[in-house]
Amino acid sequence: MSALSLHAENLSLGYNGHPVLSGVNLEARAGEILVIVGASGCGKSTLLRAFAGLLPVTTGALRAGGAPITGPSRDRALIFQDDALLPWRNARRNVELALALRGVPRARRRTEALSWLTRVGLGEQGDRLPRELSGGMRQRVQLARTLAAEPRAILMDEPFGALDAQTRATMQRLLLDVLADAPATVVFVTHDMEEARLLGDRVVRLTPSGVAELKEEVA
Ligand SMILES: Nc1ncnc2c1ncn2[C@@H]1O[C@H](COP(=O)(O)OP(=O)(O)OP(=O)(O)O)[C@@H](O)[C@H]1O
Repeated sequence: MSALSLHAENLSLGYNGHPVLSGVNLEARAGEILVIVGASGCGKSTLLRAFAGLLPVTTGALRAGGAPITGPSRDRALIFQDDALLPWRNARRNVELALALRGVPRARRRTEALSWLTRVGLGEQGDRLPRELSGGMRQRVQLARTLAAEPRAILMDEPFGALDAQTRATMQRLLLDVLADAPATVVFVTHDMEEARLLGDRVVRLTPSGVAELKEEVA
């Protein structure tokens, strides 16, 4: 599956009549890592949720691969700070679910899930339930599950925020390695300029009314 471009055109969004974004234009080109930085509360998570198809668009348009976004899709995965693992499934079976949805035959799922968990440093923790894992471990399971699903676009909302520096560096490297094999478009929100510089093909700063390119500034 090829990477999916993402487009926001003159997008305005808000909650209960309170505007958050107004008239935002933004494009993530197919296969690039677009990093979004911006002040707390400026609407970064809101924009990602909109790309994920979780917020109704009232003004403007959102497109994925040129087609209007009308709701969630397996093509567009969202990873946010609070993990969304199924609490009654252990780590391995959470990853297996993504493989099942991708159509991987049952006989191969267990081994493949364990190999993903090993890549995020949790090869020994496959039998643990989410509540038996630390916050950072749950984030890594979530990353494994998302990458295993091979989405065409990945929306990442400070996915490595709760990790220690070394684990964070390992996960950044893993993300780049996986994308080299299975290209996807990534929209990555972070407050960490070092992370932005490392991961971003482009870095933009979001404000309520638009985006400014930053790559030159941070290079
Ligand atoms: N579900 C919601 N209902 C009402 N208001 C919300 C909701 N979610 C976010 N907001 C408001 O929308 C604005 C943008 O929030 P958002 O989470 O998108 O910002 P952000 O840029 O991701 O911030 P941060 O960097 O702190 O995570 C904030 O003023 C926030 O209070």
